[in-house]
Amino acid sequence: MAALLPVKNEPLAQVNNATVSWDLCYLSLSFAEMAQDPKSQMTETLTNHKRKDYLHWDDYFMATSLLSAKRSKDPVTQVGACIVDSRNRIVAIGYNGFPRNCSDDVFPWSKAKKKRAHDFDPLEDKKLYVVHAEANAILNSIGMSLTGTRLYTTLFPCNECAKLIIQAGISQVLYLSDKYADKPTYRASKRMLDAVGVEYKRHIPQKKSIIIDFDTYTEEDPNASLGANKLHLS
Ligand SMILES: Nc1ccn([C@H]2C[C@H](O)[C@@H](COP(=O)(O)O)O2)c(=O)n1
Repeated sequence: MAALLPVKNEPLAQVNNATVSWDLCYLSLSFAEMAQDPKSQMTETLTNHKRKDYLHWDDYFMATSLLSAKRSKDPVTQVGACIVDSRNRIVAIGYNGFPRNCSDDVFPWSKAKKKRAHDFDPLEDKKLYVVHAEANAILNSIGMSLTGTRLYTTLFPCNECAKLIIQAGISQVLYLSDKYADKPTYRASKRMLDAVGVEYKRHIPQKKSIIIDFDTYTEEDPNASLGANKLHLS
């Protein structure tokens, strides 16, 4: 059984008739596959050749971003980002959330109500507090140079993140969804990226779905029922 996390009905992106959504059914990475589950290599012939359905780099990094987005507590939009160097090494990952030690249970996850509403409070708006996924990824890179790197993000970067992307020297942005494209902040973002020549393109997934199924992995393991604290050490 796959580990299903909260499902958001609205698709994240509609690409080549393939729906990329928050539903883990669509982002299902098989850990068994990654561990080269013997069941998936039924014959000698199969095991003698490299696997054909391995993840291609761009799908791998975008799936990593989607997995990271699953960490987000934002009830409306969960975003994940992943920064990769020219040797295809992941150098940083991030998702949208409040700054360290600003409690997820205290700060607001909603947007402030309309100004004319009697209970309007401008301070009760998540946008004042959330660190965007892209910004968190850049900050998580622990000071290493990001010059010439690629940033994979599940949602097109806003203007504030575009500034950081440019200043960090990131040269390419790959994204899945551009659902806020018409908003001034996103138009300003493109204006800046265009002005300085940071390339951006929508990622078209090669795989429709990737399954994460913890059970498949543990079912193969006769010691799975043993807790971590009961490991046999020799
Ligand atoms: N490129 C982006 C755009 C947005 N975010 C974050 C900021 C919020 O937590 C959420 C958007 O919420 P909504 O306006 O859809 O209710 O996504 C980000 O991290 N990166």
